[in-house]
Amino acid sequence: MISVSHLSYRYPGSPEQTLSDLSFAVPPGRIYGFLGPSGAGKSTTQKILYGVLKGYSGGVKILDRDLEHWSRRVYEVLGVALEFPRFYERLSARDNLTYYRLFYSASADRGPELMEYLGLKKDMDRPVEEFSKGMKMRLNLVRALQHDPQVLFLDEPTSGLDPIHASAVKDLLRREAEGGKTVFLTTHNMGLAQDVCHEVGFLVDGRIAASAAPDELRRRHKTGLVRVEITARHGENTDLLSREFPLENLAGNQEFLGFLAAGRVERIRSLEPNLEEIFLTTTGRSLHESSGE
Ligand SMILES: Nc1ncnc2c1ncn2[C@@H]1O[C@H](COP(=O)(O)OP(=O)(O)OP(=O)(O)O)[C@@H](O)[C@H]1O
Repeated sequence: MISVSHLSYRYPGSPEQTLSDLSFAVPPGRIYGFLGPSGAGKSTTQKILYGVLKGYSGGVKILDRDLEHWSRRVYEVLGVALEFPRFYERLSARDNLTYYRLFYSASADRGPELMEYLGLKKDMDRPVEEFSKGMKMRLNLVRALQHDPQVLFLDEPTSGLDPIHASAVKDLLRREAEGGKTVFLTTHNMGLAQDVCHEVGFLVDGRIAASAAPDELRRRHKTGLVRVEITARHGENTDLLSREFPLENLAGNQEFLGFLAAGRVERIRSLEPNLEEIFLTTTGRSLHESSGE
């Protein structure tokens, strides 16, 4: 469980608040995605939550205990995977994992199981300097999870992965959540958020502009329109025609029925905005800009 109430933070010397009055909770078994453009404050929030940035105001609880009341033992229950992992490059993956496991008193060793799950079993004894970026990203996840922590902080966990390995990572995250883990991830990747997050928070300029389940956000922003595409013959030529109609009373809409009869129906789909479009509508900002642009 992660619980954040009225969290605010300003970097020393900075003229503006970096984070303003953030409140949210992530119960066990849930994946919360923090989405926002570059500079919005995602990494700053994560650094506070996993205890490396102090001097914030407001409350942060990890597993029902105030972060300020935790000793360094908090790291026993946290797993952190940053976007640009560093390893001992000349050592093998196995030796890296063994070394990092020495920091924890937990007897759990999920390293071999996770290496196999993420397709790295055969690379266990290769030096990490021979790993591709995607392999390092997967090894990074193994390192974060090998001591079987209850709470996971992940930064862009599918960055640099091909679709097959990205899918394996998404399956792993779902599986960890189903097993009771609390997962907090930051990303610009709307596909990842849509696929794995139970709830997303839109962060802009250090404030949460909206927070809800992705499907709930899509329902709230649905257009109520259906787009129909037909191909119709025009003498020698075939034209692709597309029109939009209100979903309401569709079956009694004579224009809609006439359009269907005017050619061969190629596609009918309801127009629901994707998370990226909802982010833009809700915040007036693109996820791919930098803060302040
Ligand atoms: N050590 C620091 N000292 C002063 N300001 C900082 C520091 N680190 C970050 N900032 C500022 O705080 C704001 C939030 O930065 P942060 O790294 O949390 O954004 P982010 O959403 O994680 O961005 P990205 O997606 O690019 O990682 C930015 O304006 C950044 O310039």
